[in-house]
Amino acid sequence: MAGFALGWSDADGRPGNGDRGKAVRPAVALLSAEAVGGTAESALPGAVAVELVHAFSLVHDDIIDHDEWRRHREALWKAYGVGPALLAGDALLALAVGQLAARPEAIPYLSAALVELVQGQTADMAFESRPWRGPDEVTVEEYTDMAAGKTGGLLGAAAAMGVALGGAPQLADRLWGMGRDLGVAFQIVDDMLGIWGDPAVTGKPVYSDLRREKKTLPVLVALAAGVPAARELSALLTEGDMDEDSLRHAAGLVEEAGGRDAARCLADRYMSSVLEVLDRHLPDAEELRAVCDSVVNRVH
Ligand SMILES: CC(C)=CCC/C(C)=C/CC/C(C)=C/COP(=O)(O)OP(=O)(O)O
Repeated sequence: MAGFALGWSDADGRPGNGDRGKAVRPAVALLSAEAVGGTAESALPGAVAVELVHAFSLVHDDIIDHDEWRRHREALWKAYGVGPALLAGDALLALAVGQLAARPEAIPYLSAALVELVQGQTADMAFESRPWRGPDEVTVEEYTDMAAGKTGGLLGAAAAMGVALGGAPQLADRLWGMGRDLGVAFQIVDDMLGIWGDPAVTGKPVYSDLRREKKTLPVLVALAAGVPAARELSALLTEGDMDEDSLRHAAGLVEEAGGRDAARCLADRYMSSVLEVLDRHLPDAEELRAVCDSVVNRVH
């Protein structure tokens, strides 16, 4: 699949997330199949299924989080109402399952990914009502478990289905683990883009995670840093109800307390595990490697 390009620009070729998404998950599925000597076509049902489930999860997530913008456009619920958006999400899920009718051996991967997705999302939502600091604060380990489910489940399924449909089901477990690690790195970078990304490029507003008390990794590690900026950040967050200026100030404090660098470091550590698995099991998978690499080096 030489020259395969992710959807990194919109229909007019402008750089950015465009209105189509980056198609990382299907790319992982198709390239995983090719990496084991199969054809991209063999993994197509799996690739389409994971992207449809991803789309379903974004539609429902925007409803849950009241996020009004997605991919430079109004979120579906904002444009059409909550009821129609819920149902559209359900339809996307049904279409995903239908994709696997011709390859029923892939259904268990999709089903397991959905359970992980829902468990991760449930944990993420529960974290919002936990305090920023204190005995009940969210730990880095809890965060990485949540991210491995919420974001890693589908990436794991994409990679596992890719190798299984490509003819090497014996590698599926290894690749599933690789995908989960990739998901943690992906989610950490997502958290960083939510604070320091350019909304004109990401297609989403900045600071919405901070405003909603989402326990994102840069903030968690900044708060635990034990430096003056961390204490000031803790006081600001605990006070709550921040306006735009306080949110900008909080973002500066996260960076000053080392949250940005530490988040980057942890994302790189997870990427090293990803690359280790690829080196060991799929040493010639250069395009797959490049796609995985783009996950941590992206700006949208
Ligand atoms: C059950 C339920 C509602 C789960 C929600 C799970 C959820 C929304 C996880 C977030 C994953 C994530 C980083 C999305 C952005 O993907 P991306 O950057 O690949 O987006 P793109 O397709 O727009 O490029």
